[in-house]
Amino acid sequence: MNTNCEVRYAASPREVKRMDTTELRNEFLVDNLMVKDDIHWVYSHYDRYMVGGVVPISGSVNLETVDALKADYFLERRELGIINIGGTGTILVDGTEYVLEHKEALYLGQGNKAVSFSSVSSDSPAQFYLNSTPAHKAFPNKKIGSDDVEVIELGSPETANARTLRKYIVNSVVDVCQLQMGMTTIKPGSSWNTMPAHVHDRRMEVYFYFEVPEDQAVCHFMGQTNETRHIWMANNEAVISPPWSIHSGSGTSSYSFIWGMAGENLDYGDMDVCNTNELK
Ligand SMILES: O=C(O)C(=O)C[C@H](O)C(=O)CO
Ligand SMILES: [Zn+2]
Repeated sequence: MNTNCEVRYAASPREVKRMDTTELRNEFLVDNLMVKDDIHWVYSHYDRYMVGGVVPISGSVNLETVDALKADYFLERRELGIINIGGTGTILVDGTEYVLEHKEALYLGQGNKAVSFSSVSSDSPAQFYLNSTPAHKAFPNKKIGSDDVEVIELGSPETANARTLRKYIVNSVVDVCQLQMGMTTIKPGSSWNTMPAHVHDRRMEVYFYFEVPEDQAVCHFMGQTNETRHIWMANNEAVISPPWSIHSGSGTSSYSFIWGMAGENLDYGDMDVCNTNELK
């Protein structure tokens, strides 16, 4: 069993403007997240956000600290959000077991020491998507089931952006220091997420695209409104969105994604909406 962590530094709009496709992908695309029995982390210097994943198959996988944290244990100064996109899984947290069904979530506050991930069946393993941010206060752990989630419907078929947004880890559902996480599913026939696009210079964001059929893809848009770039994304890939960037996408089929963010405030609605006809 292996834990590894790749550190990515923050880039400014000036640098990103000059990047070619490979540089852009190396900087922002995060793949290899859902790997059997391994935890692969990317530590972004945008708000020190960590994005990871684990698929426990051979046995349980422990949440281990990584050198980038210089901490005795992973959650010494951090909080963690977990969303299961696979089969039923269990998470053992300092002796308390939480069972997460498909599309259920768990918030773990600062200070939990021993955390391990397991699947109930290796034939249908859990796939835990992980986001973590620095925390300065220990809030209680909380499981977020489908009844706890706040659901909103957005967009319309006429503008090809009809979608259902589910807020899992937001401050009206669970007490958090700065982490926010949720899930958005595009309705059949629609393709656009987060359109009209927005920017929130006070928070960075990470998108994790899943439920993308094997032969399909999502084109993720990023950049300043007058200088956009795109990154083609496959199933189970994530993309880091700098605070100065739009984050929107259009798929060749319907798809879902998990959004996670952190930064200056906990106000989900704090976003500056861009005029679609002004995007360049
Ligand atoms: O489809 C959407 O719109 C979203 O899911 C938007 C994200 O939640 C977001 O960008 C929050 O800032
Ligand atoms: Zn956003």
